[in-house]
Amino acid sequence: RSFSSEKDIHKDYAVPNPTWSEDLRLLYEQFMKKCEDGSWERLPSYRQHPAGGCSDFQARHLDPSAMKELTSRARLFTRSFEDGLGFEYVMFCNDAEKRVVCILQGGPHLQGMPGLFHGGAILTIIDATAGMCAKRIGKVVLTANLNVNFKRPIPLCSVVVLNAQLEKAEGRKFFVSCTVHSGDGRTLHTEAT
Ligand SMILES: CCCCCCCC/C=C\CCCCCCCC(=O)SCCNC(=O)CCNC(=O)[C@H](O)C(C)(C)COP(=O)(O)OP(=O)(O)OC[C@H]1O[C@@H](n2cnc3c(N)ncnc32)[C@H](O)[C@@H]1OP(=O)(O)O
Repeated sequence: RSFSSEKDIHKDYAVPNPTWSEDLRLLYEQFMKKCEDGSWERLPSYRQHPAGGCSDFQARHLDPSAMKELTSRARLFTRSFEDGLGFEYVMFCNDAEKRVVCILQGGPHLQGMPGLFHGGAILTIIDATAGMCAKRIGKVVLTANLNVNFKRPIPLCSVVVLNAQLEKAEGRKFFVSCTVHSGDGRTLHTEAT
């Protein structure tokens, strides 16, 4: 099966699939409930950026001849795994509170130390969540600086909740904090700015 078929390009991956654990499903349902009054919104997620989404940006940073070939093969890092093996996640935003929440189940191909989530994979999803929080306000955003404290290891295949919060905006700079808690909220695994 061709991976980049039309169907895959338009598919929204931020919905339950059979690889989801009961814990992830329950969290998803909780947040979908919060979406009912319009205060929260589920953010759809695709493997490729919609065409033209950041064409100005690409034009500035990519060689035009390489661009077409590159962008047709390009895939969002966090959506480049088979179902259940990598990042299974959904983001929700609350624009009034300038917050983005990400519910995540980290699959077996994200292993670092045996049985644990890879630190770089944790950073990746923190970057994506905090980046999305900034992007709700800015248009095109890039990460200039990312600080992280790894407080407690994250067991592989467990479910965690990321909370990104815009702390302040200074001209074109956005300062975002982000925490990673266990699904039950009892353990603070990681905190970042
Ligand atoms: C990973 C998964 C992604 C999932 C995505 C989901 C898709 C959904 C779609 C969309 C969601 C968006 C989610 C995006 C999340 C991912 C973002 C990334 O990972 S981006 C890749 C890594 N980052 C770079 O490659 C930037 C490389 N750096 C640069 O390009 C430049 O340094 C840049 C643009 C950041 C700034 O450069 P200048 O030339 O525009 O401006 P100057 O004057 O240097 O800085 C402006 C201000 O910022 C401060 N600044 C610059 N660097 C700083 C730093 N390291 N720390 C603190 N402040 C810094 C400076 O002091 C200055 O402040 P003063 O205006 O004077 O107050």
